[in-house]
Amino acid sequence: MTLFKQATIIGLGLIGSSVARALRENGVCEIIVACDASPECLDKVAELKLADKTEADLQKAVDGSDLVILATPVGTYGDIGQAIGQALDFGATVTDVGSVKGCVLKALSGVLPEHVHLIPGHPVAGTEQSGPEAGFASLFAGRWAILTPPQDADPEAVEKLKKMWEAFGSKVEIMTPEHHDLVLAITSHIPHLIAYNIVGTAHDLEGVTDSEVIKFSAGGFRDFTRIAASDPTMWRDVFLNNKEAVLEMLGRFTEDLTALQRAIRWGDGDALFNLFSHTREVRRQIIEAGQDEEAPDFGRPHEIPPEKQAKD
Ligand SMILES: NC(=O)C1=CN([C@@H]2O[C@H](COP(=O)(O)OP(=O)(O)OC[C@H]3O[C@@H](n4cnc5c(N)ncnc54)[C@H](O)[C@@H]3O)[C@@H](O)[C@H]2O)C=CC1
Ligand SMILES: O=C(O)C(=O)Cc1ccc(O)cc1
Repeated sequence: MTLFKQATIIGLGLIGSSVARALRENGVCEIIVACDASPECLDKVAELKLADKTEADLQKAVDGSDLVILATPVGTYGDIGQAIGQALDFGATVTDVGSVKGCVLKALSGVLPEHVHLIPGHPVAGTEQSGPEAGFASLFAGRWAILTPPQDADPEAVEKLKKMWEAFGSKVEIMTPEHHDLVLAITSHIPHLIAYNIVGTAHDLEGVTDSEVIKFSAGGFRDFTRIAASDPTMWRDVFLNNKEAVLEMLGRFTEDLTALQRAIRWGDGDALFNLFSHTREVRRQIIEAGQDEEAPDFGRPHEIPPEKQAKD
């Protein structure tokens, strides 16, 4: 289904390269232009034939495109917006895939011309890997893509973008950026923070060596190490740009952790048992909804190709 004539992707890492593959596999646009700050990345994109054209210059890259997709860490948006603003085609749609949404309008609405349609987006799908070789076309299949259009957004432009994500196999939900950032703070950002923290704590322990941590890693810690291997630049930008929601949720989390600490100290087995029973039920509901990648009985929303899976 051809929805766009020419799509420019800025940032051809895990997500940008997956978008390039999905655009081509689903015939969503006629021409794909790839732009990245890293020459090595653009060489790899050319070698893998992920785009029809690679272009290092941001202004040249967006020239003639009716769709521009930012797939770089969210902290780069202001500079990229400044650079491309005057070069954008009349009526082009500018979107992104960033994990935070409130910051997008703040960074871009002042620097993009009035005539473009700015419709932020976020595919809630990914892995801990980075770079153009890590991407795959089916990454978004069966996953949610969230759009956070401004109130005065052109409904036709929103609909076209929705159709693009649906062509990739995603389910689309529309919400405000504020709501997105609150929900994603607890479901994605804080889990990553906890993973970074626990792996960091284990590394810093006195009297327990790194090799013992590696040797005796049981399932739980091992899972945390996968998440804590996620891209440092991307996640630094997530926390710097979703500060309020993350701090708000972290406050709640800390209170609940203190309650657990108290239950352990005072031997309150009922409190522990009740919480653990409730959380087991949450897990059951996630599996029942077909949202779990590791639940073969319930079918996986998307298959991560074996060569793209974490090696452990
Ligand atoms: N990794 C994940 O699982 C997910 C990431 N996201 C979002 O997608 C975006 C990209 O993340 P990944 O693909 O994982 O990162 P990545 O690290 O794999 O790729 C980012 C690419 O952007 C390029 N880049 C960085 N600064 C640039 C600039 N100023 N101009 C041009 N290119 C630049 C880098 O050279 C790199 O090729 C981030 O905003 C992230 O929040 C969204 C969903 C999932
Ligand atoms: O690898 C994982 O477990 C992830 O959670 C991937 C991910 C990272 C960031 C997002 O905004 C969405 C998905």
